[in-house]
Amino acid sequence: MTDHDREDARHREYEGPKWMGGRTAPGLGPALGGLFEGLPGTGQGPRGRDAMGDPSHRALQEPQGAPMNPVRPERHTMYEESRPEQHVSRRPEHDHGETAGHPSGTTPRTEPAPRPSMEGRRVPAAEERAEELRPNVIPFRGGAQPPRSTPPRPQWDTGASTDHGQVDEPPMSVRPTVRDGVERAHETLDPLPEPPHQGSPRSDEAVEADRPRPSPETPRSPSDDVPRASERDFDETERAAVYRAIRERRDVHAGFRPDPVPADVLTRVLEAAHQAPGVGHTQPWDFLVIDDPELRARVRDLAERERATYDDAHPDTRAHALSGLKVEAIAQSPTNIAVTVDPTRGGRTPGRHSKPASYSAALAVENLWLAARTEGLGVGWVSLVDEREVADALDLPSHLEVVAYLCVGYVEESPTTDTEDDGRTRGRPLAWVVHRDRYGRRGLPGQEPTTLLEETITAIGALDHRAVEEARDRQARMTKPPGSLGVLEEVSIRLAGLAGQSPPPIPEPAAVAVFAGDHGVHAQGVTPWPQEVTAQMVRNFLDGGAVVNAFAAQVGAEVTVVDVGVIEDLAPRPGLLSRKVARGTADLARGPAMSREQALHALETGIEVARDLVSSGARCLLTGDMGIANTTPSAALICAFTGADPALVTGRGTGVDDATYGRKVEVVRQALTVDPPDLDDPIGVLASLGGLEHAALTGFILGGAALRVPVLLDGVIAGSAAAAAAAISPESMAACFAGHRSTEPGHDAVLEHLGLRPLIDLEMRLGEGSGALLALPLLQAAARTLRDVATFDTAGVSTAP
Ligand SMILES: O=C(O)c1ccc[n+]([C@@H]2O[C@H](COP(=O)([O-])O)[C@@H](O)[C@H]2O)c1
Ligand SMILES: Cc1cc2nc[nH]c2cc1C
Repeated sequence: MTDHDREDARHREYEGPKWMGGRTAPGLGPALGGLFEGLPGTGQGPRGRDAMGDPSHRALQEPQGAPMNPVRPERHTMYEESRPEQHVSRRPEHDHGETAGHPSGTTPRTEPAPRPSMEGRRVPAAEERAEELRPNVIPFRGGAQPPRSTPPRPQWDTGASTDHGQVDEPPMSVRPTVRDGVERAHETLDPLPEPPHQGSPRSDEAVEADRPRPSPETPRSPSDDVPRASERDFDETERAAVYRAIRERRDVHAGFRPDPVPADVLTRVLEAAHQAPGVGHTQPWDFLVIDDPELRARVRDLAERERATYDDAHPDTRAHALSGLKVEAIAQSPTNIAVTVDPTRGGRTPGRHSKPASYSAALAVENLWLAARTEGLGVGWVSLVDEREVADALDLPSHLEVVAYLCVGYVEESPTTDTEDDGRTRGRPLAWVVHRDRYGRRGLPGQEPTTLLEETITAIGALDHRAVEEARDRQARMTKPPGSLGVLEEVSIRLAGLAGQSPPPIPEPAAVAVFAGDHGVHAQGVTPWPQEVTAQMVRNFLDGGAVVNAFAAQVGAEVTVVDVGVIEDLAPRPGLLSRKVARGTADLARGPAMSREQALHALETGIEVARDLVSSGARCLLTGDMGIANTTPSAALICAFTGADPALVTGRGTGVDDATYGRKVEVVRQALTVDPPDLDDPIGVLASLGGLEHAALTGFILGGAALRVPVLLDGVIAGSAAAAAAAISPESMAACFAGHRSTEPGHDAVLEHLGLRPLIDLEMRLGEGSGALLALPLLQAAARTLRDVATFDTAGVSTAP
């Protein structure tokens, strides 16, 4: 058996999480082709050096005689060529040599749970994946890649230095796993075609070209080969027309023309609605056609009031701009139709209780919508109204409910024009929502099922080389001395490479996801704060009373809190995603913090959150965290992934005294000794040492990178999760920007390891996403320079001789 065979066999053993149904075929291509309309272009390998790496920032060194990482003693040499002062001077108060023992008798010890088996369950290296994926992958920005032809560089490196001209060496601390991906990032790919944008009208050919293709093994549809059985079958043209109507249905916000809809046309449309399926053929709907301008004005006033209330609660959101258009459409369109439901119609029809009558009425709405499309009519569903108020305004009998209030009419543009949104929301691709046999086993019919994690890893690609070059060229021609924007120039160039276009889109709107979890290691006395503060702070976030809320409001970001592991039950609230994987982790000093299944579950939860936020419009993802005691697992993860000694990367977290600090260092050391992490198995490392929020943040980073959306990292917790993400997919770092430098020493170490330079350094150590939020305007300003700043040529400004 060759090494490759062994790797292959191990790869095949990789299983999906049990909750998702256990074993899944590994390394299978995601059916993502053509599904990410509106996303920036395909990635291509970057060239060059650690552009974000400031040599002074990267310099870290263990002090002479400092204890070595028990897990990876060879890593001791990692910092030897770096500058000696930094760790020491930044943390003079920490006596790294003096460590206290564990608190005795503070918690009853339970038997350590067995460590998850790490043998044979690693995520395969990308080259292996690329090899295996090739036949199944529908290309999506850099799945499989050709062999490298240029020397290794960090792939998130855009190829320039901040000091303009000198070429730095790659950071000393880039671990081999990171470098492996770096190498791939330099490989040259043929540029893939720019994916079509969902926000603009698309030709039939484009839509057709976009459609996922069946793999060669996919059985052909019987209708492809078999002659029509009877005249009742659809021929190809008819089929195409039906699919076209479905595909081109749009929720029209604006542009209605005042000319009336002819009676015969409207009747046909209503007839189609009336043919909708209904439970027990109850036909529980009625259609109130409203031509009376006064009545429509009344409904418009109601909608306007709702909109004002919504806007107060959601300033600066996408819906803000859209809702205004819809309100105006109520009066602008020649006809409104209220689709109502009578829940009592049909008597005691079987199935009525399990399937409310409103389901049937919603199907009638869809029929109406499709028929309208074929008649060349636009339809807009006014959802921002209180349906009970509309029922009152329309003087409906009290047993009727309003299911939909629709604006109907001819529109200025063809209804194929996508006015469904402002071009920012992305529909969820089909591949995201199709599961096979068991929830979580993903794959379109005819494709081999895969896991969300595999699908995500495969989708992560390198920076787009052409966009990087274009951005670099423009930065050099902009009306400023070259290099005068310092680090921001490289930020802008990397944003362009990530987006696949220069200038890149401004990374807004932004969304911060605060992942919350509790930690078994709290029992070791590593933090002065009681564990219940995690849940209390989550409630504070949801009440809008925390620092994250204040900073998010300041920079116009949305806050989402994700409970992945809080011990307490948290009542459902707007803004809270209840995704509890477990009630806290186990004590990592005594055994694995999580099972592999829990780690995978949390990882995939993070990916899902990234997908949800991006598909609902976010164009920049910010990491946030909340978890009393979580700086301890953060330090342990950083030790594992960077090879640093616990005494150098363990910090004082929320603020611990010397005795607690010493204990914390020993807890980290013990965690690393109990079961030395296998660095070939980053998920195993996460399970062994991490927290549920760490695993979810890792998934969140991977998810953002797969969607080519910038991920702005917060402090040390995010940094440790990013180290895990880099170990799983080194290319994911191309999407990551370090928002700030936390005072936790481990944060420095991990940023150094990842080759990321923090945008701000305000001696903060709060977490919650606070540092990332403060850095957001810098990221946005960097992108804006490429878009807004004139060049010497266009502005008529002389260049230096
Ligand atoms: O983000 C950071 O760098 C950071 C540094 C120190 C503390 N924190 C926050 O403080 C909490 C963990 O601190 P500790 O001392 O309980 O481990 C947790 O909720 C983190 O969000 C966060
Ligand atoms: C009050 C408090 C707020 C926090 N926010 C993030 N971590 C935190 C820890 C504490 C203790």
